[in-house]
Amino acid sequence: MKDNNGLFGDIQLSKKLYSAVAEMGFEEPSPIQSKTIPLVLEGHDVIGQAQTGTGKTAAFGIPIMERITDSRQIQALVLTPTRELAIQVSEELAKIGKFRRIKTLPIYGGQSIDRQIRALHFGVQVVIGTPGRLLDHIRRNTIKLNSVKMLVLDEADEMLDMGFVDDIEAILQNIPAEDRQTLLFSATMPKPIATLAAKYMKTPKTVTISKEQLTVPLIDQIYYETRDKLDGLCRVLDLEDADKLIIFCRTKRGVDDLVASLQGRGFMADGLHGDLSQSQRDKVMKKFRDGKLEILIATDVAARGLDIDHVTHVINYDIPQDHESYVHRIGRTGRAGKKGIAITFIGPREYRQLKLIENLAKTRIIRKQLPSPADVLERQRDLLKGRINRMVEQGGFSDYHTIVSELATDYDPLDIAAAALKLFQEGFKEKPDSEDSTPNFANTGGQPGMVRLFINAGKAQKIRAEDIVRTIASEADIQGSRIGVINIYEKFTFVEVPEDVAERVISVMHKNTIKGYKVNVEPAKGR
Ligand SMILES: Nc1ncnc2c1ncn2[C@@H]1O[C@H](COP(=O)(O)OP(=O)(O)OP(=O)(O)O)[C@@H](O)[C@H]1O
Repeated sequence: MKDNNGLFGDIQLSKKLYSAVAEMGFEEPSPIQSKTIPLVLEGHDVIGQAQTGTGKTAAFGIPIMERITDSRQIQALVLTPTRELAIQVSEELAKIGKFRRIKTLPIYGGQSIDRQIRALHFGVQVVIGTPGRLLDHIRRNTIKLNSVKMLVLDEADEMLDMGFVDDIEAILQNIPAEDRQTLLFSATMPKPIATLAAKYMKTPKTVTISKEQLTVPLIDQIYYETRDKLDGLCRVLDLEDADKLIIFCRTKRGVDDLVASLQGRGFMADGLHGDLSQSQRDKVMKKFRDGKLEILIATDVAARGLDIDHVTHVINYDIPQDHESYVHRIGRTGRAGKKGIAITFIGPREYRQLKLIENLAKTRIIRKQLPSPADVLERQRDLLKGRINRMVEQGGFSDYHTIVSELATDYDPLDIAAAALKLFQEGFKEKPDSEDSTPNFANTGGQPGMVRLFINAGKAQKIRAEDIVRTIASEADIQGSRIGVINIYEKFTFVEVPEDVAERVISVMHKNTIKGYKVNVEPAKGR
């Protein structure tokens, strides 16, 4: 950010606000901020619409923190549809108001109300809350809203939807209307909502950043049509080079089932939905934000507003109910100018619904073919090559030179490298020397077009791993003559089958939630 006494783009900020946004790494205001912050600072009511991840929180947060006085009364109230969003917005506003020492407080269900009462008693200037718990405090008379001058409806179209509108009106009755400044923000603003909003506002200024397209252009949007979504999802997860992924299901039960299926396949996944206790929700969100969880599986409770770093993929395991939900769900990736990938799975009868979403969201969703086992194999090899490239660039493996140079007196370095790679891939385990540790294939000649399925049955015993393979082989209708079951290590079992058969084996395996196994595909080798 240029050091020129408080200018944030063309917006003149106080020194303290300027220092705060500089500390947050904001160089220039985003389009929605450039257009709405001056209007809010002048005292106008504003309806702001801009794509997901483009800084709407700071668009209202900066002017709020600029206009709040030091008196310890609640002067601004921000309403959000979910608890996680209340917490997140409270933290972002606290950063913006840091040098002004403004006190913000999230108020939401599931957290001890006594703790909130104590904090309110201590004195805060900005409250960010979900309507239900706020109404609890109003009924108990443990919150005073008579000094509120600024009211924000974040995710406004959701807040004014029939589920919330009565609660919103009940809250509004406790805020003096004459000098109340009302701000509405969302990435989607259906016409009926904008009309309804006018009822609560005084000649609002409307700022729309994204008329032509509701979704972020930096998000690659694709879809797969399949009858077996779990099989398709597992292949995509095996193939994609993701950092963090959010997978959306339509129901809480769907979330729980998918969590079990993916955990059973060794993926680091966990679920988030409204039936979880608040402490469970907080724990899952913390693990996901801290990078200790790779896959968050959620209902639409996580669709709006959540701003989590490094979410590279959003996957609609169930197609969203409407285009607004689609826009918000995929908006969890591709934020603040970063790229993202949005994948939607549809069944044969959901094609028309997808096309409707595409038209209403004014976007394009490209059809793609699901990856085949050979694609998965190819991808795994590319990822392995990528990891080796990075390792060679980084260096730091000189300790291993001795081993290689000793081996190089007897073997070709190429063979040494290939053998080391194979051990790495197979999760090398110390094992007693056997006269011939290279596997000899029973019943297979390593014919071309064959692939090897490594079934890592986790902690299962050798016999268990073979059981798995034989069960699956019979379920996948593989005749004995075409399958080689060799035990390379205690926990690895090896199946060499024709490529087309591999496809059946993999889909059968993905259907069985056999605890803790993972399947890898390798090209077959001759004798
Ligand atoms: N001017 C800015 N420069 C750089 N980063 C910014 C700027 N304003 C906001 N950000 C960052 O961009 C990210 C997205 O901001 P925010 O969550 O407010 O988006 P949003 O428009 O509210 O998204 P959604 O519609 O999903 O709620 C946040 O990490 C925020 O800190």
